[in-house]
This record gives sequence, structure tokens and C-alpha cells, in this order.
Amino acid sequence: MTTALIASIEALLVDLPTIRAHKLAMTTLHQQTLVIVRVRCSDGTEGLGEATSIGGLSYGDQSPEGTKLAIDTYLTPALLGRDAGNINAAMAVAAKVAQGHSYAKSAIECALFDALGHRLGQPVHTLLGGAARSSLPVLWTLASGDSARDIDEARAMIEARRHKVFKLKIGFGDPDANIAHVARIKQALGDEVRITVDVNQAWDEALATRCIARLEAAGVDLVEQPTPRRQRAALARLAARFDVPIMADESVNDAQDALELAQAAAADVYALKISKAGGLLATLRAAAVADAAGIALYGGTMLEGSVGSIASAHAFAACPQLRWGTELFGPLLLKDDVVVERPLYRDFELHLPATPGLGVALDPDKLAFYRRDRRRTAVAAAHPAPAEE
Ligand SMILES: O=C(O)C[C@H]1C=CC(=O)O1
Ligand SMILES: [Mn+2]
Repeated sequence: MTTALIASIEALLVDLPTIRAHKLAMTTLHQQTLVIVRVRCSDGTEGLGEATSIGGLSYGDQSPEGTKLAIDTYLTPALLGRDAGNINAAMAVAAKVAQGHSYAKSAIECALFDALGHRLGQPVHTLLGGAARSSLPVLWTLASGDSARDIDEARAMIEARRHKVFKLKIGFGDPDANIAHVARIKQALGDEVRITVDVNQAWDEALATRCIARLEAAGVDLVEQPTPRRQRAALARLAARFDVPIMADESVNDAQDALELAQAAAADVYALKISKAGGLLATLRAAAVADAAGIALYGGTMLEGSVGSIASAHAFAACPQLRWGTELFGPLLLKDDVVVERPLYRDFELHLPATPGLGVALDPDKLAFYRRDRRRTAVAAAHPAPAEE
């Protein structure tokens, strides 16, 4: 096989509306901005990746616009002309020219895996060593803010065999009202239905101590990121104090964090995300640390569209252990997407494509419609600026 070189890297901002408002501690989402990354190689193969943040800069410290800038200005010039099939070498170059920017690196690495899969005729999970499972359990986040509406939504999801585990976002507003909301939902849905809560760092340790005791009494199954991400000692004290498992999300990005949190006994479960880790391989490295430390794993989401969610699914399928399943429901939260075929959700699980590469193809018409620069151009053409005197 001749060496395929990286011929171009494109980063496209894509704005997609959500099916309903999605209420989190730090913001309420009405749309998601995806960064779709397309790598073209000298042998004609192409690969896709996605770097998506939640609510601009409100969730994490990397924005879609900043990610595009890092790719266009720093990562692409350093990677053009390099061996597209040597992903480790390409990522070493990326690490050298750019500190941080894990979302950008994740999307580029993913696109290289997708292209390599097309070149070799193999799905990405095979390139990662093989899928330990061909489908992944997927929970749904109830985030309308209204208990009765959430209960109806959950029942409809169970009836449709789409989700049977539900996550509630409870980091905004009055904690007592939020706990009462959780207890109402848990009671209505019964013992068979697992309920998890995500506080998104909103509580201090004293408030978390008071609230988690009540969540535990209400039968909640998992508490995610109750306290600020850098306060690892507080997380460790909560994990030691309560029986209900404590999950780190914002506190854990990569293998280094996974090791440091394990040394501090800070969490029982890690929510891994490919973009936080900086790629599929980096996710597997973090997973290996968790496995060595006896920490359970959960496949997290940045509420990506189909490309990023399927990319995540390939990585999570390759994890030996995934005790808490996943939350890869991002595509279901979007009204539309930029791919030809959206992921398959059936019998409470996301089914992994078995075709070469990621198994996801862009729909050129949808991409043309939703890409931010195209719409700006169209608007500018419709309303041309007045000619200068
Ligand atoms: O986990 C987060 O913090 C963010 C995201 C994941 C699911 C969801 O509803 O929001
Ligand atoms: Mn979370």
C-alpha cells in the first residue's frame, strides 16, 4: 500500500436547532454548534471528525470558533503532507504545535481514523482493537424543567423502547425544589427505572452533602459532578461519605486526570468523552487507567451530532468495561443533522455501524444549508452593503 498523505483539513461551523430547550446548570440550549472536520488524503480517501462544545464557552473552556481557529491556523499547516495513516505520528505533531485544544485534536484524529478505515475497508472500532460490544445502552436526559412533562417524556421513551435510564439536570435554581422534582420522577417511574442526576459543578461541598443524602434517600442511582471540577478533595470526601456512586465529568479529561483522581479516591465512576480526552486513543488510555484503578466507566457526550456520537461509540465499544453505559443521545436532541443517515437507536441501545471507517457520510445539501459561513454569504448577497462613496 502506498503512503497516503494529508492533502487538506477543513473545519466547518454548523449550527443545528434542538428539538426542545435543553436546560443545564450553566445555560439553556436551543441549538448546538458542531465543528465538522473533513480530512482529504492524497489517495482520494476522506475522513470526518467532530468537535462540539456545549453552549459555546459556558460548559468548558474550548469554543467552536476557537477550535476552528486552532485547526485552520496551527494544526493544519503542521499536518499537511504528513502520512495520513500514521495517526500516532500525526498526533505527536499536533501535541507539539498546540497546547490544549483537545476538541480540535480529537476531531482531527477521528477524521484520520475514518480515512484509514476507508483505505483498509475496516470499521474504526476494528482499528481500535475490536468492539467488545456491538451496541451501547443510551440514557436520555429529561431537562424540560417540569416534573409532569418529564414523567410523560420518560414513559413515552420506555414505551418506544428507546431509553430506560434517565438523567436529570439539577444544578440550576433552588436545590430543594430540584430534589423534590427528582423524587417525584423516581417515584412515578418506579424501582425498575434507573435515575441519575447531573449537578454540573453547581454546589459547594456543604450543600452537596445535604442534598446528596436526600437524593440517596429518594433512590437516585448515580450523582454526577456535584462540586466544582478542580475541587478534587471535596469530590473525594463526598465519594467516601455516600453509598450512591459519585461520577466525575468536568473533573476528568484524560489519562492524567484519571490517574490523579484515582490517587485521590475522588470518584467511583468516570464520564469519558473523546473531545475532553483529545481523541479516541486518548479515551482508551484514560479507560485503561480507570480499569487499573477499579473505577467504573460511562460513555459521556458533548451533545455531539451524528459524526461525533458515532465516533464516541466506536471508542466506547472498544473499552473492555463500560459499566454505566452511555449518554450518546446527542443526535436525538437535534432537529436535523448534516449526515445522510442518522445513527440507529433500537431496543434502548445505539447500534454501531459495521461499515468501513466511522460508517457516517455527510449530506452535502444539509451541510450547505446549515454551515454558518454559507448562510452568512447568502444573507450578505441578499442584503449587500451600500457601496462606498
Ligand atoms: O454531561 C453533561 O454535563 C453535558 C451533557 C450530557 C448530557 C446532557 O444532557 O448534557
Ligand atoms: Mn455531566
